[in-house]
Amino acid sequence: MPALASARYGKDNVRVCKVQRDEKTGVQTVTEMTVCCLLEGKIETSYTEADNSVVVATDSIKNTIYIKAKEHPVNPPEVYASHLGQHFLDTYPHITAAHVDVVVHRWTRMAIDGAPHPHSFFRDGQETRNVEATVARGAGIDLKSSIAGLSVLKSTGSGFHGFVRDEFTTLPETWDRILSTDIDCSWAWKRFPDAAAVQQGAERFDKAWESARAIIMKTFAVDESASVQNTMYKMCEQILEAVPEVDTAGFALPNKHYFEIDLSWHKGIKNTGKDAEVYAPQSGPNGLIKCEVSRDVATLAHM
Ligand SMILES: O=c1[nH]c(=O)c2[nH]c(=O)[nH]c2[nH]1
Repeated sequence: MPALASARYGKDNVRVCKVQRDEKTGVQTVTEMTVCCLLEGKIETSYTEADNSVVVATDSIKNTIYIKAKEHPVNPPEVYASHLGQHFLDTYPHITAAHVDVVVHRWTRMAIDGAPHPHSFFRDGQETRNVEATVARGAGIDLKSSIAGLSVLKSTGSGFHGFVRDEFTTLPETWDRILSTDIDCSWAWKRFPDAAAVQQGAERFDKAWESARAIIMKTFAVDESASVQNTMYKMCEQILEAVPEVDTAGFALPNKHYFEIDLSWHKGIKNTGKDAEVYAPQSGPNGLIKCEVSRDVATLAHM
């Protein structure tokens, strides 16, 4: 006899743009987000018995995303996501959890003739600032903040040697290679009791994002990288140190390979090892290296 083992539903890919206008200075601020909001609760009968009386329509969920963006600040996204999720628990007794994912896209203020422009912006990369909020009845609010899509590359200061060599190995050891990845770094906050607690001291979220971003950039640049694994671990250690209210920090990093090209077939040109200048960027396959670092050791979870 089949039984519903798990169920959640809602609206995905809700695009929202909020313009905040400072009437005194004339300076405007733009926040563009993509929101996903999924609900859980006593909704089984909508699946098993065609009972729509338990369904808050996904269209209404979309409307609520807009209304809450109007009623509350959307910055930092952690606060907006918490208010939005909390709303569904406060309003519908049969809803037991709301899962809100917010992706904030970059609109960076233009500098015109050396001065910040009051209402013009440009997209300076695919990097996003994200939050995943889980608001659960009786369990408070769990927040995971992240940076994604920040593409970085260093042209030296990275090697990879000493790895397993056996009959499956063709990769040569290297003491100098290009290292490139798209940063996906997340940090999970200690649980908050409710949306008011998230709101109180909300500056913590921008500070953590700024610290994490600075640590990632600096460590990527200055570390004499032995491997993606070791460099990401060093970043996690520093993020945990910089942000005491965070329980875990983690990464999922593609290793975007840049292969050396042997051009010796053409007039004996030297283009490998210390003579390498022209490389072939690979679109795939790529390595994918993940980790999560917590404050006190526990068991290594298999991800
Ligand atoms: O930093 C790296 N870690 C690996 O696990 C790995 N494997 C590989 O082929 N190249 C690399 N580089």
